[in-house]
Amino acid sequence: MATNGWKENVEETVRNIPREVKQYSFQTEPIPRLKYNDPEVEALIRNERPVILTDTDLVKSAQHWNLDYLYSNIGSGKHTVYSSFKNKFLYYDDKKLPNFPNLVLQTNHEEMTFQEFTEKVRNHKTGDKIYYLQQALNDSVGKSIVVDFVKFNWSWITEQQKKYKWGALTSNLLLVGMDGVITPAHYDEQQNFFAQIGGYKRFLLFDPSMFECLYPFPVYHPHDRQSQVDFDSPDLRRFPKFQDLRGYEAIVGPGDVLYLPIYWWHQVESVPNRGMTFSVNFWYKSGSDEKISYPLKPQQKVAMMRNIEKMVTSAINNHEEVPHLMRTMVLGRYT
Ligand SMILES: O=C(O)C(=O)C[C@H](CCCc1ccccc1)C(=O)O
Ligand SMILES: [Zn+2]
Repeated sequence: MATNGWKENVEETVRNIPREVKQYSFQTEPIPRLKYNDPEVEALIRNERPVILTDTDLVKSAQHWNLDYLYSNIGSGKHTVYSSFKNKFLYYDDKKLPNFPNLVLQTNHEEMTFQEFTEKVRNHKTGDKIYYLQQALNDSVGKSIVVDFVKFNWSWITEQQKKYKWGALTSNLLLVGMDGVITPAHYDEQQNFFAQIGGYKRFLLFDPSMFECLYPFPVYHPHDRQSQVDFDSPDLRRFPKFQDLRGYEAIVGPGDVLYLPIYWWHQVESVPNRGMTFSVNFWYKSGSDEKISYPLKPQQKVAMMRNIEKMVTSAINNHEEVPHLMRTMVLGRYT
């Protein structure tokens, strides 16, 4: 089990890990890693470009979080735990499942106490399901966790929220993953400061303009916002533009905070053989753009395409008719 203190040399480890992680078919460039008060940081965040910030102390009050500490202090409440026989945890929206009764899900989720989760992790043997706890932090947790949470560096992150005119903080997702869990490529519709508390995670990031190379599921699909492409064996007949994909990459370790801009695609891998990972993300609604400027940014085009898909789906009132209507509208006409 990798220790998750701030004591170990994170810089050294994140420099050496790249050799240990899976190589894919696409090229990546490094995500900049800067001290939180580096003069370059403001321009990167203002331009919605990803950056890893060190020394923010954002979640320093949680640096002692590990399985034992949470087992003893998080309380007896239930938490959402995803399980999978493989290492990929493709997220799905429960509310859209009724549209797809035959959809085969790679993962399913169940509610269990942290103690039950810990037992499953501790008794895990090769070939067993692996588990990934993903639970929004709320007031049902034990009071020492509340104390740690209250001691997060709220003055710094609230200063960022104001400086960049972001909307409200919507949630903090506590993520406790077993060795090697992978969250496949997807985008979120919120600004995100992703804080790493314990263990190491590899991030693959892709600019919103890579939408056409990543072929997301339709908006009405349970896997909305997730890429249809299997990065380990891409079907280039169905997804030819995947060959044009280019991305960014970085490893985050204990104490690191990744600014993950809204609409940026990302895949998250708990680095194999380095123990469990503990993270907390900070999701913010984006600010309401004062004025539209032209040409539109890729993010704005993604938002527009989502609105068109939603409007067509609700107007035609049957998601099975949407593909035909879309093809009729585009094929042979907008080519
Ligand atoms: O913080 C983020 O945005 C991440 O993607 C972190 C990711 C888990 C997120 C799970 C998830 C995926 C899609 C929709 C809602 C929740 C990880 O760290 O494995
Ligand atoms: Zn995400």
